[in-house]
Amino acid sequence: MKVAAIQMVSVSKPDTNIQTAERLLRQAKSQGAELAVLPEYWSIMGLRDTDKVNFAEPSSGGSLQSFLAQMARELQMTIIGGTIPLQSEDSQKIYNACLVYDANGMQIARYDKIHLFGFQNGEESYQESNTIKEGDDIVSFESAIGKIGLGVCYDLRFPELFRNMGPCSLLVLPAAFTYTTGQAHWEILLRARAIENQCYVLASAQGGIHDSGRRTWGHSMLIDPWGKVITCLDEGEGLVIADLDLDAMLKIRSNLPALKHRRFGC
Ligand SMILES: NC(=O)CC(=O)C(=O)O
Repeated sequence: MKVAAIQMVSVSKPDTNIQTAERLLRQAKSQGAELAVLPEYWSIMGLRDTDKVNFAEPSSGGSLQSFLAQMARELQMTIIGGTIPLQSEDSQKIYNACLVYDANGMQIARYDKIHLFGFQNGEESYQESNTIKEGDDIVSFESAIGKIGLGVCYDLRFPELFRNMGPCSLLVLPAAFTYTTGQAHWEILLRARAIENQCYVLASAQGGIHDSGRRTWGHSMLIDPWGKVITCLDEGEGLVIADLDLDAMLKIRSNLPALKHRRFGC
């Protein structure tokens, strides 16, 4: 299966971001992608956190959900819709939700970001819990290539989340790592999750300077189950696309059966 990760530098106008997402999804399709993932907050990343709340849709439907469903149906592609803001029971807070659509445009999974980012170093300060309500449920779904597990951005730092999914063929991570933390940790963490779970990791990122002044790290990439980076972007919009080789994954698991050697409770 050919998979693509789309990278964006989302601006403060959601309509412009939707046009960019559509263009890049069409490009992924034209290059043969059967599955594509958008980055975290692809429609609203350019806005300040407090303004993002105003763009939240009810989970029963909205224009972002219609867009994702229609693109999946028209392009006949599984679309992992990055994250979009969905309303929660608390009017001050939204879910940072990752919705998955199959090639018929049916929503087949929803994951709400569980771990909420907090960081301050004197120059930058982020506190996602001010405006985001955390999810509670670990989510994976079945596909033609086996189980696909979902995480969002900061979740990458919590290996137990992915371990608790059971063996997946592919972990998918829409993200918007900051420039500062991404430069230091992004690739190392992604490769660690691929190596310890002996599976592919597909990460789509925001990468550049946004209208809000925030700078993100980019470096969307696909990593194989041996921990090798197969393809990677730098900053700026674009996409990475590559084939998954499940036989190679099974060979790695057979040569080095670390998943079977786990000792639960130790
Ligand atoms: N932006 C995030 O959610 C996470 C991040 O930047 C980090 O973990 O570093």
